[in-house]
Amino acid sequence: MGEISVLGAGAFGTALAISLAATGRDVTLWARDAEAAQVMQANRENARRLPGKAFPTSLTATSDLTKACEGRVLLLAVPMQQLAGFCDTNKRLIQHKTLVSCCKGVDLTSERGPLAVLEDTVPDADVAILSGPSFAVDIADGLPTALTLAGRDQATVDHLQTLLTTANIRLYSSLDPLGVEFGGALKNVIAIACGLAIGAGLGESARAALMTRGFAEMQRLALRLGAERDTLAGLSGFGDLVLTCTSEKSRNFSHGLKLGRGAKIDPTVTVEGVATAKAVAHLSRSLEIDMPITTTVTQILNRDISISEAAESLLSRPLKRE
Ligand SMILES: NC(=O)C1=CN([C@@H]2O[C@H](COP(=O)(O)OP(=O)(O)OC[C@H]3O[C@@H](n4cnc5c(N)ncnc54)[C@H](O)[C@@H]3O)[C@@H](O)[C@H]2O)C=CC1
Ligand SMILES: O=C(CO)COP(=O)(O)O
Repeated sequence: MGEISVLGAGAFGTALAISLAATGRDVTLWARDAEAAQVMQANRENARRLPGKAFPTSLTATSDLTKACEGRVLLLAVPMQQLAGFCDTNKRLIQHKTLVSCCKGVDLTSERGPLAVLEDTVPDADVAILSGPSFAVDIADGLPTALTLAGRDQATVDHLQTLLTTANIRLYSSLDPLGVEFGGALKNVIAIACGLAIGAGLGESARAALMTRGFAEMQRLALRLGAERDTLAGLSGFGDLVLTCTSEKSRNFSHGLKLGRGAKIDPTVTVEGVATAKAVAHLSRSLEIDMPITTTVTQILNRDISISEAAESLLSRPLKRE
């Protein structure tokens, strides 16, 4: 087993493992399902989540978590709402390791981001977060991407920045993990809002307004929680907001788009913004922070209001300075 393992063989975990292994290093990709791991290892492909993207020879897929956790650096690529439970269940195996969260979301139970969840559940680990604009399929195709690697400890961040940079993933470092985790989480909710607007035929001008005013409310919450303004303006905030709100490759944007068009939703698709909207709407209420777009998305997802009622309500808010 090599130094790096990716835990969670979904689209993103698989793409990261492919890019890292393409550098020639041994990389382990752990899937919880034994049969899925065997088939991936034999066919050299994750046909379910990332079809047609061949595994480099130095990538090993396994369902043996003990073996996968022999690596010193573990990238956690499970859905956000599974992260706390996964870490808690497997604490013994992952403690004292360097854990890098690859999740984008806010935990519904604790209303905390992925780095805080790791710190709470595995206090003996070194922790960091990887976030920024990148579709799994782009990474797996070897297309250029730039992401942010953030942590609290300079030495850990420096080490991971070098270790996890690949031929097509350029990493910038940050010592503001809170800004990075909240940028990555909050943009998903705004992407749902943009999908809803486009799907319901409200137009591209409405999308630009939602992105800009959405960015304002992302900053309002993140800065109040202690994030730095520059981080929100960086890859993991503004950068990912732009990508996710403008591409049908985004599951969050597409989720909104489908709802806006009245189309059928596939419940098996990971759409992080749904639970995050709920968590953030609650958090913003308790902190008395005005987040009208996030709150409206939650109301639409709960079917409390229609999209036209939502548009009407956002447009008729009291006029204010930008
Ligand atoms: N797909 C993408 O382009 C990107 C995804 N991300 C983030 O990566 C995280 C994971 O997303 P994807 O890989 O895209 O999702 P996915 O839906 O493709 O895969 C999730 C994987 O996690 C596994 N899983 C679920 N619960 C688990 C548990 N309790 N224990 C172990 N494995 C479990 C599933 O079996 C599945 O293989 C999300 O937070 C997402 O926001 C970040 C950047 C890009
Ligand atoms: O985070 C992403 C791109 O940076 C992926 O977005 P989705 O989860 O909406 O597909």
